[in-house]
Amino acid sequence: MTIRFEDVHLEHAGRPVLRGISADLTEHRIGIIGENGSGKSSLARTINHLHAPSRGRVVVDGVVAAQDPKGVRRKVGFLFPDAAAQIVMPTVREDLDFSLRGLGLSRDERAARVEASMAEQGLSAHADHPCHLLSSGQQQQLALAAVLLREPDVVVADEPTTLLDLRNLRAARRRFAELRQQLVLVTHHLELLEDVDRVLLVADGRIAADGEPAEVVARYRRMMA
Ligand SMILES: Nc1ncnc2c1ncn2[C@@H]1O[C@H](COP(=O)(O)OP(=O)(O)OP(=O)(O)O)[C@@H](O)[C@H]1O
Repeated sequence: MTIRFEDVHLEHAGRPVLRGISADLTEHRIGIIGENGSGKSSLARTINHLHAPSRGRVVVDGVVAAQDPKGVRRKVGFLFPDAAAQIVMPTVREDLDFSLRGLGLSRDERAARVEASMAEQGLSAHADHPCHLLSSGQQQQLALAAVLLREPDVVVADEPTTLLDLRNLRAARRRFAELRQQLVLVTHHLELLEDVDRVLLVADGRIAADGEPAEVVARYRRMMA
């Protein structure tokens, strides 16, 4: 799977936020780092066209995001920083079922997939629990399960571990490391980058460094010193 940024520019409220990003992401796991406000989330959100570039384009596996946002969103699952904001139904089972709507599956087929997903993600014991009573770690697990149920080729995760304690951070790290999907991970948790193949450092809307995780992280540390 190739995620291609072709000279991507983006403005928020008339202010440039991305200033010409070009890169081909082909590795299994890619990290995106950079200081607050540098444009990481904005860049991640162009991948499934949550933000429309003002210039340039994003192409995912040959599909131009601006021309076929639905097609791109079938390929790309997106995890937001606050998992709770991504949960739309009252209970775990209902929320997972909801994520399968619109795919043309029968009720029985949906139920079977939801049961399998809950078993796989260790959520079965919480099937009928109100989602808002789940811990942040469980909500993050649920949000990921909902995304994976739609069988995307790519998972874009925007600071998915921000709210997690150390134990849940480790569990999330394991889940991300085991993903068969291509992963684009925006994070301030630098230890998560030990598991990735390539890191992009974003600074002021541009790619300031791109390459081996250890080298790019060292550059970032120097930049922030
Ligand atoms: N919807 C919006 N409207 C106006 N400005 C925005 C909007 N979203 C983001 N921005 C601005 O764009 C810039 C880049 O924001 P972005 O969220 O992409 O940065 P980030 O690198 O992900 O930051 P952080 O590490 O704090 O999450 C910031 O200056 C931010 O204030």
